[in-house]
Amino acid sequence: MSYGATFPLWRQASGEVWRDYTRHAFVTELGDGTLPREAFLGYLVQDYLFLVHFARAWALAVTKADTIDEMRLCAATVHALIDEEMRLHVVTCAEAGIDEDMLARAEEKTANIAYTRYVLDAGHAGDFLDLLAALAPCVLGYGEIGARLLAEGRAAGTLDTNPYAAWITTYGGDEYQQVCTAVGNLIDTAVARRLGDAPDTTPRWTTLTQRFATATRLEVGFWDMGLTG
Ligand SMILES: Cc1ncc(C[n+]2csc(CCO)c2C)c(N)n1
Repeated sequence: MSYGATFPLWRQASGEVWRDYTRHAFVTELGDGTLPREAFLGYLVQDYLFLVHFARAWALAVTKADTIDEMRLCAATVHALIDEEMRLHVVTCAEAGIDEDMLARAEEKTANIAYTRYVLDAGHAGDFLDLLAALAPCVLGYGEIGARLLAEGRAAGTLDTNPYAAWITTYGGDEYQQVCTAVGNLIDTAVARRLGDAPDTTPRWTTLTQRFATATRLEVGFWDMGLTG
C-alpha cells in the first residue's frame, strides 16, 4: 500500500521503527486471534481517549489549513472520528460491561499522553505540514496493518473464527482504505503547495521526516502499553 508519493518516502526514512510498529507482537496476535481479550479491551479503553485527542488534532488542522479542500478533508475526519471510529470502541466496550461514561473517566496512561500531546504540539508549534507528518503514521499505518491482516486472514481462511475480525475488516476494508488514499493525496498536495515539486531537497524535509519517525516510535509505545497493561 503506497497511499501517494510522500508517505513511502517518510516511511522509508523512518527506518527500522516502521517495521517495529507494523509488525509488533500486538499486531501479530490480533491477526492470528491469540491476543488475550483483556489486553484488547485495555487497548480499546486507552484508544478511546486517544481518539478524543486525535479529533482535537484534526480540528487544529482545520485552523492550520490553507485551502477549502484541505479544510474539508480535515473537518470530515473530525466528524468521522467522533461519529464513526469511536462507535466501534463504545459498542465493543459496552458488550464487555464498560459504558461510555467509564471510558471518558478512565485514566490516561503515560504512553498515550506522550503520543497525543506530541501530535498536538507538532501542530501548535509548527504548520499544517508538521501536523500532517505527525498524524500520518497513525492513519496510514493502520491502513497498512489492516490491509495486510485482512489479506492474510482471507488467504488462511481464519477470519470467520478470529475474535478480532471486526477490527481487521474495519481497517482493511474498502471504506477505510479509501480514507487512506484520500489522506495520502492530501499530504502530497499540501507538500507540493508549500515545498514545491522537489520537497525532499528543501530544508523542511528533515524536520518532517523526524516528526513522522517520532510519531511512529510513539505508536510502538502504544502497542507495548497494549501488551503490558
Ligand atoms: C494508537 C492508534 N493509532 C492509530 C489509530 C488509527 N486511527 C486513529 S485516528 C484514525 C482516523 C483518522 O483519519 C485512525 C484510523 C488508532 N485508532 N489508535
